[in-house]
Amino acid sequence: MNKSPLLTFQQAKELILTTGNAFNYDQCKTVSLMESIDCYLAESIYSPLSIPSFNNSAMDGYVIRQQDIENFSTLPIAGSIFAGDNDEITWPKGSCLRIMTGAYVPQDAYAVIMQEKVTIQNNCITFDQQQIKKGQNIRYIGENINKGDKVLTKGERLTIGKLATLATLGIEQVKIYKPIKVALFSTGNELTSIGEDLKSNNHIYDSNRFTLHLMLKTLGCEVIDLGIIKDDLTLIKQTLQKASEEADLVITSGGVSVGDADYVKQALEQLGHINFWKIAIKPGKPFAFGRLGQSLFCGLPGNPVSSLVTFYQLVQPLILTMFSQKIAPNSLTFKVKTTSNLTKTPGRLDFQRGYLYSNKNGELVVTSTGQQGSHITSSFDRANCFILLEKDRGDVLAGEWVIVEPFNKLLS
Ligand SMILES: Nc1nc2c(c(=O)[nH]1)N[C@H]1C(S)=C(S)[C@@H](COP(=O)(O)OP(=O)(O)OC[C@H]3O[C@@H](n4cnc5c(N)ncnc54)[C@H](O)[C@@H]3O)O[C@H]1N2
Ligand code: MOO
Repeated sequence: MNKSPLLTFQQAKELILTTGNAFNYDQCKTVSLMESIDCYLAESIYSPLSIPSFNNSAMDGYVIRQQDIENFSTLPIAGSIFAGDNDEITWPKGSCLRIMTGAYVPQDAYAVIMQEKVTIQNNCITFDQQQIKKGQNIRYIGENINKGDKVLTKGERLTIGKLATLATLGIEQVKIYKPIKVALFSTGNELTSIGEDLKSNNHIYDSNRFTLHLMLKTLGCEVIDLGIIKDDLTLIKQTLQKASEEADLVITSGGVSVGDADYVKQALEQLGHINFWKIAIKPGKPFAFGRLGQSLFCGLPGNPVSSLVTFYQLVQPLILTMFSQKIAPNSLTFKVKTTSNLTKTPGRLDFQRGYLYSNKNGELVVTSTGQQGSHITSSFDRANCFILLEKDRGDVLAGEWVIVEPFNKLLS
């Protein structure tokens, strides 16, 4: 019997992050900003401009000088400045200027008074001197971003918010990573591809390959789908060999446990190198991580929930670090009370599926999505978070505190 020790989840994740960080993926291309949504930046971006690039007005109103408001509470309007105006306007002492939102603010301006705060009579404004503060309603140069500031870091995924900043800077093209190539196949004599008739009463649909393919695409990978491979050591080795020649990362589903037809670990041992094989987590105890030539390798367990959870918790951070993203070792979690009893056997860290919501008192609470077996895929249907139950913990009663990790956009 194999007695290899189980790694803790943190140990496994740290090893994965270190390996991903060291991968040095360098396949890049330059694309327009419009095409770059959801891609990973292949270079850090430093601002070519200060934003705002000139002092400008935040309001439609009147721009005034300090000495004028110390002496008068009524000022004549000497002219107007519109957004986009370039010419330095003549601004006599003892007057104000009408100014529009976004228009440049003259050098010696003290503040802009919004138009709702003044009364106008005979082309003069009257205002309350006490209410005016230095710099009020003026947006100063560099208040948002200074020229030369690092605005985005290599590896960041380009979201609409980040692209909005780049557009503000007038940047039209960015260098991004080309998709990482991931070869994917399922192992199992019992599997039929979705869309085909089940080959026998004892066959099941290869749902894992579909789910894994979809998650890989969502993470921005190019998927080389190698289909279903029978439980045969030679066939599995041949396919692994081919996969590692074509891909940066090879992912398999099934056949990583200790059954007589579980050949994936054996094949990896013969062709490459195993970093670790078993983790003290539930679901997902058998999870093989290693190398196949120049490619990295993840052997996911066949049970559908185990495959999905290990992809989310371990393969996802691996891929992000391969794209140079900086990943914190700890996920975003917080503590809430559970409204349901949770069954838990000490020995492994559980990633149960839960539904996080605000109760009628406005407190965040979590409830279980029901049965938590590794084959109960419906436990994901209503879930919006993982409930993390510590390794040595036993059963949990309703009302106790538990740690939750809300799903990121891969699962929500
Ligand atoms: N004696 C032991 N048996 C098992 C152990 C153990 O420690 N000792 N671990 C169990 C755990 S935990 C898991 S998880 C599974 C993982 O096993 P494998 O990775 O070898 O997966 P298979 O045996 O191939 O399949 C498990 C299960 O999942 C179904 N399956 C497989 N592939 C797919 C697919 N592509 N789509 C949908 N469903 C799939 C398969 O039919 C099995 O029912 O091992 C336990 N056993
Ligand atoms: O690790 Mo298995 O995934 O417990 O079913």
